[in-house]
Amino acid sequence: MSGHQARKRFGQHFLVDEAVVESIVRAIAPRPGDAMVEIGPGLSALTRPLLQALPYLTVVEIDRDLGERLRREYPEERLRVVQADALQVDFAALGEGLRIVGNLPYNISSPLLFHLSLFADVVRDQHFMLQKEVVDRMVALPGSGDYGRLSVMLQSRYAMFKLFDVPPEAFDPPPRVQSSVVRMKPLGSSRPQPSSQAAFESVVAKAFAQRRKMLRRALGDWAKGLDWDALGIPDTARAEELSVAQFIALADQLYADGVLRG
Ligand SMILES: C[S@@+](CC[C@H](N)C(=O)[O-])C[C@H]1O[C@@H](n2cnc3c(N)ncnc32)[C@H](O)[C@@H]1O
Repeated sequence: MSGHQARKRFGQHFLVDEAVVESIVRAIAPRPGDAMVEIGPGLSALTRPLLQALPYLTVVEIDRDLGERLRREYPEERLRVVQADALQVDFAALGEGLRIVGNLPYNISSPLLFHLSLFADVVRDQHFMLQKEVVDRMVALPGSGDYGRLSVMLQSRYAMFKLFDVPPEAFDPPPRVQSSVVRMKPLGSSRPQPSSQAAFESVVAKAFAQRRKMLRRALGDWAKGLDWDALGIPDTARAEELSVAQFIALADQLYADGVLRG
């Protein structure tokens, strides 16, 4: 394949189905003037059509060989190649109103989504191809088996829309799993926000560490002085039944009571 041996450690599965590429680019709807950043351009399956619509594009690629290949292929006035681990990149330094896209390496999808959430203020939207199972967890609603820490943390920051599924045959080499494309739009400053982000993260993590248990047991000592009635949460509730707003109320109460620190 174009003389490049796919590297497993970088989660390299290259898109080869042109119809899927077209669907993704149509969903992104690139417009000249967009501050677009592609994570993991690989062999340019998305990069090429994006550059047909955009005068300028920034890409972040960890693989040195692929980075050099892209530099040879496109002039620097059109393509800025940041050869780096996306998990270490300061996306705020890349611009404002960013539109971030990518067929992401599945082995780092959750840490990458959490890293990107730090920069949501400078992001207009994100379109990603991810493992279908991860997208299902991202968009899951309370009460569903897929609802968990990833759903709550990301839904507190983004509106998310699952767009379509993509079969393994669309890639070379094919991954072992189904994939899906998701759109993420950061919520504005009027979104419900916890008093302390750290307290919110701690309570969500602890609640879902034992998701089948009743929350008052899963939270252990933290739950001792809680007034469940005042919170409007039944004291028999399990983590998977709580909405994002209820998790925020719970974290705020524990923070106000001094049980959790910021
Ligand atoms: C699933 S492939 C997709 C390649 C290409 N966009 C396509 O659709 O055919 C993932 C790409 O992300 C790159 N990559 C993996 N880990 C990365 C990281 N931590 N930071 C930046 N790029 C990474 C890989 O080298 C690879 O090019």
